[in-house]
Amino acid sequence: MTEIRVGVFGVSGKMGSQVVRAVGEAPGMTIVGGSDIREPRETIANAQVVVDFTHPDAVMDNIEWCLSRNLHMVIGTTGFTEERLARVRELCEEHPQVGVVVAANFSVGAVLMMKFAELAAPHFPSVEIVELHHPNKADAPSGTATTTAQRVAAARAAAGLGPVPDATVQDNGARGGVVDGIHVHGIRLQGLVAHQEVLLGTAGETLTIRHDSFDRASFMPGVVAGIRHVVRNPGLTLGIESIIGL
Ligand SMILES: NC(=O)C1=CN([C@@H]2O[C@H](COP(=O)(O)OP(=O)(O)OC[C@H]3O[C@@H](n4cnc5c(N)ncnc54)[C@H](OP(=O)(O)O)[C@@H]3O)[C@@H](O)[C@H]2O)C=CC1
Ligand SMILES: O=C(O)C1=N[C@H](C(=O)O)C[C@H](O)C1
Repeated sequence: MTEIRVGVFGVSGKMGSQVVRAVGEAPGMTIVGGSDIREPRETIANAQVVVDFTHPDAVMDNIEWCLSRNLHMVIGTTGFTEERLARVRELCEEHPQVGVVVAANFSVGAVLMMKFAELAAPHFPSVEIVELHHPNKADAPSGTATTTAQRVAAARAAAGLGPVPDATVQDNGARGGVVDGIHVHGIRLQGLVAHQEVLLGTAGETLTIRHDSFDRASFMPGVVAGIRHVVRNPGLTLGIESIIGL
């Protein structure tokens, strides 16, 4: 069997360097090149699958470059909006043989945390999200918190829940950001990697769902599964839920 040829955008970054190691250790795939912002992308033109862990400002241009060359992609870079996803869908339609995975979080624990939050959402009128990350992170709220809030909001709406109860009339920013009606609070602290709590409340009880990535190794099984997935599944796959059977 021929090995899947993998290239990495953001190869020297915190995630990119882990991807190089994980792909090197995974059977059936091999690294053929990588580039960072100041390096020519041509070093990875010979790849079949390109993994992108770069920067919200860089990822769309990388996607255009890869899809115009019919290269499959596994994308972990965050900062995706509906407009950005619409452009990725458009590109996938223009290149129907190409597979693309876009996932805000490749860790199995985080994917389960989002699923549990979605399951709990209809049963709790109150819900807020706290995401905690290392201080070098460019985007807030995190992609994971944004996705969680969107899924929780959709589950609440489907269950007929109204707005989250909140009497605040004077807010100098302490109530955080709001995604689809859900308050999201971002903490940036040295010593952290990637962590999230979903706090839910109803009469007389609360439920806290917490996930911690203490090491970026936590994202690697999901990335490797994504690489195997895109070579066999053309089109856009959002999140790794379907890939890992959730
Ligand atoms: N989906 C998931 O599971 C996860 C997603 N992420 C996301 O991945 C992204 C990267 O995170 P992280 O590795 O921590 O960040 P780092 O800053 O450590 O790494 C980013 C790397 O990308 C490089 N880079 C920037 N622009 C380009 C470009 N145009 N082409 C190629 N390389 C480029 C940077 O180079 P230079 O330093 O020279 O600027 C750097 O080496 C973030 O958006 C983060 O949110 C992170 C963890 C998990
Ligand atoms: O920047 C990070 O580190 C992470 N980014 C992703 C996000 O924005 O959700 C995934 C994880 O939280 C780590």
